Amino acid sequence: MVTLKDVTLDYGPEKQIFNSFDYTFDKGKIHGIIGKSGCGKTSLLYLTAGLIAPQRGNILIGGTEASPGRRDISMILQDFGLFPWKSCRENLALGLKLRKTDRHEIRVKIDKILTELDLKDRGDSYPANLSGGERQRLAIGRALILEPDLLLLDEPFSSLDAMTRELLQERLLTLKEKSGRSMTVIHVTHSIEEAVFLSDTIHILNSKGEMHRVENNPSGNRYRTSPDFFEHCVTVRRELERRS
Ligand SMILES: Nc1ncnc2c1ncn2[C@@H]1O[C@H](COP(=O)(O)OP(=O)(O)OP(=O)(O)O)[C@@H](O)[C@H]1O
Repeated sequence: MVTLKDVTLDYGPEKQIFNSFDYTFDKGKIHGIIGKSGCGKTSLLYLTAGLIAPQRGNILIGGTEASPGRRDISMILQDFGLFPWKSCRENLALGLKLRKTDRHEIRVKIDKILTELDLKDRGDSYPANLSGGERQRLAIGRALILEPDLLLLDEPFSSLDAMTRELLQERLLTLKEKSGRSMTVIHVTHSIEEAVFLSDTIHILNSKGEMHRVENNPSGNRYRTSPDFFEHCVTVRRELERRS
């Protein structure tokens, strides 16, 4: 569970993002955050990752304070944060090496995640030689290989074409299911369809730092073409217009 308690964040007197903000993200669920550009979605992710500190208040993850080097959190930034001078395998190994994981175990985990992400024959390639979709999959792999309790994604698929985007959304759902663990995912997106397809709960943030929750009922890969899906998209669009 991620809990924000009495959080105040501003970037100077003219730019208040949150004022005594209280909020909870339930454990084990996929949460989608949407809202107008500049309302503070990325700031909320950064607060949760401990990358920025609020002027007041606390952010608790599983009961303990958010801080930058936490092992139970992985975050994928908008630019993916891959190391261009390292191969796919080396990019995947990095976090595990820092955790002093046994070499054999590292190899096994890398082989598994490369297979799961359809990157089996790209292990020795460098990020510059990958397509946008492959790079994004590698970034997801690098985050998931660490088996985080909390995965934070900032517009993970925004730069991809529609089909690749949909494939990766489906892949993310499959990996979340396969992980068999109660991983919590919080993702920021500008796409209502993406939020509805992926999220158990959609959170609409407005420019006054208020959040409104819309419960959703995603039902896997077939959901996208069901009447329910379109209905939910319309509901969320209306709420977004009303709440922004
Ligand atoms: N370090 C900073 N210093 C000053 N202002 C900042 C800083 N970081 C963000 N802001 C401002 O705070 C507001 C919220 O930024 P944030 O990136 O959290 O919004 P967002 O909802 O993620 O936007 P977008 O949807 O466009 O990515 C914006 O107006 C932004 O310009």
